[in-house]
Amino acid sequence: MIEVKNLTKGFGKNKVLHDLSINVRKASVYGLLGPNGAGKTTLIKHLTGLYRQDQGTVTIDHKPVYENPEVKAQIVYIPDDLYFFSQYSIDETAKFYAKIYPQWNWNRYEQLKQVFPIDSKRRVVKLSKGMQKQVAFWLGICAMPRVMVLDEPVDGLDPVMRKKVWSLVLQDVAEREVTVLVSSHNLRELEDVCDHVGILHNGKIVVERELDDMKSDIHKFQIAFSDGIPEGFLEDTHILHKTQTGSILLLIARGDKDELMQKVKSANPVILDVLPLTLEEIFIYELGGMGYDIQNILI
Ligand SMILES: Nc1ncnc2c1ncn2[C@@H]1O[C@H](COP(=O)(O)OP(=O)(O)OP(=O)(O)O)[C@@H](O)[C@H]1O
Repeated sequence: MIEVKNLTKGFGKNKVLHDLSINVRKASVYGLLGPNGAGKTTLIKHLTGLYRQDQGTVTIDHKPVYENPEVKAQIVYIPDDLYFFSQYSIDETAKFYAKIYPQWNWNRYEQLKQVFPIDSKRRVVKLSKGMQKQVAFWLGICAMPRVMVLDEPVDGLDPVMRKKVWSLVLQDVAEREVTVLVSSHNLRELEDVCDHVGILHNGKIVVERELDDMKSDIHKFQIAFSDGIPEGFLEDTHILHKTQTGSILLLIARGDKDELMQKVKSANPVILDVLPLTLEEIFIYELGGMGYDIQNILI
């Protein structure tokens, strides 16, 4: 659906994206994570046709995005820094959207007044930051896009509104097969909504994973033995992290959970617990293993 191949982009001498490739499947949610200055917004501006790449290709359904009004009319982009016409009310902005987006849906616009409790006669720029964000989603969802590109989408929204907005977006993913790319610093937020996550660092994707795969492939165990750790314990296992506090051994290992359990059990531990792993922990251990300075990548 969204395909970026070998994308390279620089501003003057500053190379921002280096030979970057990602593939976002139709009707899925792809989370783009990365520290400040990694290149997330620059990548997003290629996906929405605002920037022309120096090298590589950026396509949606195999059609180039740049200078392609037909493709752009299927994309809704909700940037971090919203822009609205200064004199327009919400209703007037909606009329403007209706002209740009061929699939605009007025019924939906009326229905969503139940979700977004803002007087549609008010001028958008006079609303609070969070209310403007609500308006961006309200209008964006009524545009009936095939692709949504969201930059720090729920920044400024209160927790109740965050849930409402995500539920509307995910409903469109499920029912209308909308494809979503969302950029965020917040891994916790992405964990609940994404199918895939890619980490961008210094203009490169350093890790890209399907979340279900990641969770089924890495496991955390708390183990204790009555007479210390046996010689050669889990020698042939891919251990990502190991700490010992007193007699308790905390292990994070990669592999099939049942096989790992079998191996641990065969050493006769007196304590064996499987502990839940957050996505943040998984990324930290994965990236740590790849030699990246984690603290600078994840927030
Ligand atoms: N129009 C521009 N002209 C020159 N340099 C730019 C331009 N846009 C971005 N850059 C540079 O590209 C790099 C990546 O910026 P970008 O905004 O893509 O990062 P980001 O990952 O979105 O960061 P943040 O999380 O802070 O929003 C930065 O070094 C930035 O200074």
